[in-house]
Amino acid sequence: MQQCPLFGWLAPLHNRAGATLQQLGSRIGLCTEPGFRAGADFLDLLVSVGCLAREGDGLGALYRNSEVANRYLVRGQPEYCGGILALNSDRSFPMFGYLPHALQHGEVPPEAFQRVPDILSTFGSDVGAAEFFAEGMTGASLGNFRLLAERFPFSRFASVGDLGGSAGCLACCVATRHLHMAATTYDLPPVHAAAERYVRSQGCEGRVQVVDYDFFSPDPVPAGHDVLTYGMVLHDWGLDKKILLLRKAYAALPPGGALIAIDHLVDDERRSSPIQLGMSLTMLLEFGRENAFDYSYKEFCEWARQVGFTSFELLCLVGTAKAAVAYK
Ligand SMILES: C[S@@+](CC[C@H](N)C(=O)[O-])C[C@H]1O[C@@H](n2cnc3c(N)ncnc32)[C@H](O)[C@@H]1O
Repeated sequence: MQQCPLFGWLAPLHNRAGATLQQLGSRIGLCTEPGFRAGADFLDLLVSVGCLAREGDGLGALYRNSEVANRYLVRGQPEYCGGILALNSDRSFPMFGYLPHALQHGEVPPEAFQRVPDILSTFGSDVGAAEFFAEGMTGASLGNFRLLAERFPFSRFASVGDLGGSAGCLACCVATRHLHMAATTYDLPPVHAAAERYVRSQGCEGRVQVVDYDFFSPDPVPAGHDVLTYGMVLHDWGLDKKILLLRKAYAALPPGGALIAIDHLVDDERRSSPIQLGMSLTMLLEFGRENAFDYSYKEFCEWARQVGFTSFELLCLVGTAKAAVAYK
């Protein structure tokens, strides 16, 4: 659960004119011994990708955050998305070492879960890990949920329930953009406190409710919403559970109600989806025995029709992310 302190330390609120390699080295623990060039290589790599700006050359050069870094990589900023990078670094990158085994044997080896804690225990029991995960998800999803709030016709609806809503990012985006909408974010108890904090930080207290709900429990999805959403949730599960989640949402919606699934949808022909299929393999590794996978819009429509939905729509979000909408 390491957060890189570099961008936070260089943030404008500290009023630093910039820092040399030597100063940054002692601050964030980079080796700066004479002749060891990797510290400078690392910082200049960050200059090359636009995360740092550098004034001058050589040992006297001053490094500052770029505008992009100040906006997205300083923890505590409203659009901070570094959480997903920390999550990838802690979980997805080490898990990818087990991909060859998973592809050869059809399962993730048990030792993988000694190295990286099983995601289901992260969701279900460990509050610290669940909150770290929630910060990562907010970083990954904020841009998508803002676009969803703009592009989906919420003006025709009254109430959204976001299932597996984590810190409440989707509910807050919709409630902020559409003042007439009631919004509830549902997730497991370990995320509850983080969600209450996030909702307060977005000024949405009183407008967004945080409710504990296990979507695999025998209890029906709470009624009263004419829009239900699964943000990056369906791809976490195998086919049977995907269909169960669709069925439960269908049962809870009124006629004319909408179910929205946000995921990185694979193209229907499966010929041009490197990011989405990489995501699918990540889900396989993260969810182990669940046999989780990403899917296409065509598959979504087939499954949704099977449980009773009658019409469908696709909205583009950020990059490869899409919102697949099914109407009851
Ligand atoms: C991949 S995250 C997506 C979070 C959020 N929707 C987003 O896109 O940023 C999956 C979420 O599902 C939640 N979850 C997992 N199992 C659940 C269950 N049985 N009932 C309710 N939520 C669950 C997790 O706690 C987690 O917040």
